[in-house]
Amino acid sequence: MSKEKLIVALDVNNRAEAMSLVKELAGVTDFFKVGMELFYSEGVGIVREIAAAGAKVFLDLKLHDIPNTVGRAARVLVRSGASIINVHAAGGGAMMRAAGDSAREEAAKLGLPAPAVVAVTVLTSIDSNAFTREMGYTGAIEDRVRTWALLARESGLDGVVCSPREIKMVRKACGPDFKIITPGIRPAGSDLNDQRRVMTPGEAIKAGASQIVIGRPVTGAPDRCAAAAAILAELSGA
Ligand SMILES: O=c1ccn([C@@H]2O[C@H](COP(=O)(O)O)[C@@H](O)[C@H]2O)c(=O)[nH]1
Repeated sequence: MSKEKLIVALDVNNRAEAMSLVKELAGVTDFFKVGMELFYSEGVGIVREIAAAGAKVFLDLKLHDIPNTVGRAARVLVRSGASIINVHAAGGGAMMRAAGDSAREEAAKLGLPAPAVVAVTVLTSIDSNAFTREMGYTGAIEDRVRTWALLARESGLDGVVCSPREIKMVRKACGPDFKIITPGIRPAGSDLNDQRRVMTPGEAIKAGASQIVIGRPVTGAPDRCAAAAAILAELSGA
């Protein structure tokens, strides 16, 4: 099982902690997620530093704005060296197309590898109660995820971020080459924290996830290397 199936979320607010995690986990995994907390604190330098250390970065900034703004931001993010960037599917087809087209154009212009551009569908922290009563959506979460996944594919994006519960459905709707990246992963018996639509690492890979994202169950473990290694072992057995 490829080490790249596991992406560890570096949800910390400073360079020293982030790089210490990257070094500590180097033998186990070499794919890390930089989210808003670390990026807003350290800027693009941290993405470049992780890449320079030989690891890959999923830059999880969830862009969501008008197409022109998102397209221009995507161009800038190409220069960070991130392997994956993302937008919110709720921004619509034109916005997703602007992100994907701009990232590819900019990468070609600069002679850099183009990052995969994926769309976040319904956040894994949302349950059906919040989805309908608080957010006002009608219908099931699964239907919304399917609609947005198909729109992302039509808009030229490489894949989606969704909960593991929707993996099988998205795989069937969008085909074998579409990237399905799933947070909301919890090893059996671990704390859900604020996650609501979850599965275990093995279940998610068995269902057809391209990659899984895990933060606190690894970064909050007493032995972080052992926690990550146990997850990879579970993936190999799935
Ligand atoms: O729907 C989503 C989209 C992104 N995330 C991010 O993934 C990690 C999960 O961390 P855990 O500690 O394993 O819960 C976190 O960085 C989120 O920002 C998500 O959870 N759900």
